[in-house]
Amino acid sequence: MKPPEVDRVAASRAAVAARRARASVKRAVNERRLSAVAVLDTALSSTESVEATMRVRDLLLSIPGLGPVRVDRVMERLEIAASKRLSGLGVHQQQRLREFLLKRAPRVEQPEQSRLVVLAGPTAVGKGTVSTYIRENYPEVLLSVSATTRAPRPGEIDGVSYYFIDDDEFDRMIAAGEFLEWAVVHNKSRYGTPRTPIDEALGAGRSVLLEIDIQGARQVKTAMPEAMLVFLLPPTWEELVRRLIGRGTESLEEQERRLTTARVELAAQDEFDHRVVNRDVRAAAAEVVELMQIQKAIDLHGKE
Ligand SMILES: Nc1nc2c(ncn2[C@@H]2O[C@H](COP(=O)(O)OP(=O)(O)O)[C@@H](O)[C@H]2O)c(=O)[nH]1
Ligand SMILES: Nc1ncnc2c1ncn2[C@@H]1O[C@H](COP(=O)(O)OP(=O)(O)O)[C@@H](O)[C@H]1O
Repeated sequence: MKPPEVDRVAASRAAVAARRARASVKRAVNERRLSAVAVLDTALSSTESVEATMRVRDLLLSIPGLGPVRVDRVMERLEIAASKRLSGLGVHQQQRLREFLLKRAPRVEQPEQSRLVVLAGPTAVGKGTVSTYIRENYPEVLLSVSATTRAPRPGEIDGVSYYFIDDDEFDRMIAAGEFLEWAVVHNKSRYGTPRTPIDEALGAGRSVLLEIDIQGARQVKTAMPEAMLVFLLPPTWEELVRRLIGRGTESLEEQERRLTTARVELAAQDEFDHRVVNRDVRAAAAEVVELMQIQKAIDLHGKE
């Protein structure tokens, strides 16, 4: 029998391969939708063109994944008659059709080239410890520094652990669109991921690790579907409670509040792409980095 780690790595590889296949299908659909927009533009700019005589229905049917039933429903929603040709569309119909084609098209990017990894999990599971280990031992990975309205704990350094800011500054950053995501965590303080350092690092081909809560992980997945979500698990519930109490940084009331959130968060683990059990910090960190490297190897292969 194979040891469980081998199975886990094989399962991770299979999951990455499946994601890559899905990304490739998505790209094909994306290309088809964008070329449908090009057909629409040609039809509208020249009534003499072949495109002008094309029916809207046929244009929509040319998009993979849109069968006759869905096309009819879409056309009803866009308020376009079944027999309508592209050249006969009114201004608002053109606008609605264009919006439909563009909005439904995933962004033009190569999902498998991104190396944005989100590490989430319940309080005190060891997210901070594992991320710090990665920052110190794998300098090629950028660990994003979040902004928060919570007060610093003893030993935390502004600009390294977090950017400790007040509510007014947090409001300003939201209004200026400076966060990739933000959330109120443990019903108390606000935490947010500054967008610019991440864009810059990804642009330069570096891997980026976000250590954020589950609400934030969901927001990142929506904004950047190519992000890989990793859920860090405690070996047992009792060990999680022991780590929280052992850390000794929260009052009893705060510990209770965090454990209540932790139960809800553990229930969300299936939404994640991978799960890593934090028995040993070094091994857990290596497993997260291994997941990035599997991703990286596939990226390189994909580029050939
Ligand atoms: N959404 C979001 N969550 C964050 C961010 N930064 C930290 N968090 C999460 O906020 C929670 C509270 O963090 P912290 O106050 O350091 O205490 P912890 O629960 O003991 O780790 C943790 O679940 C972090 O993962 C962020 O930028 N965005
Ligand atoms: N693998 C591990 N084994 C034992 N203790 C751990 C492990 N990982 C983290 N801890 C301890 O658990 C406590 C919570 O870890 P921390 O990184 O602060 O969690 P989180 O950031 O998830 O809230 C800390 O006291 C830390 O030293």
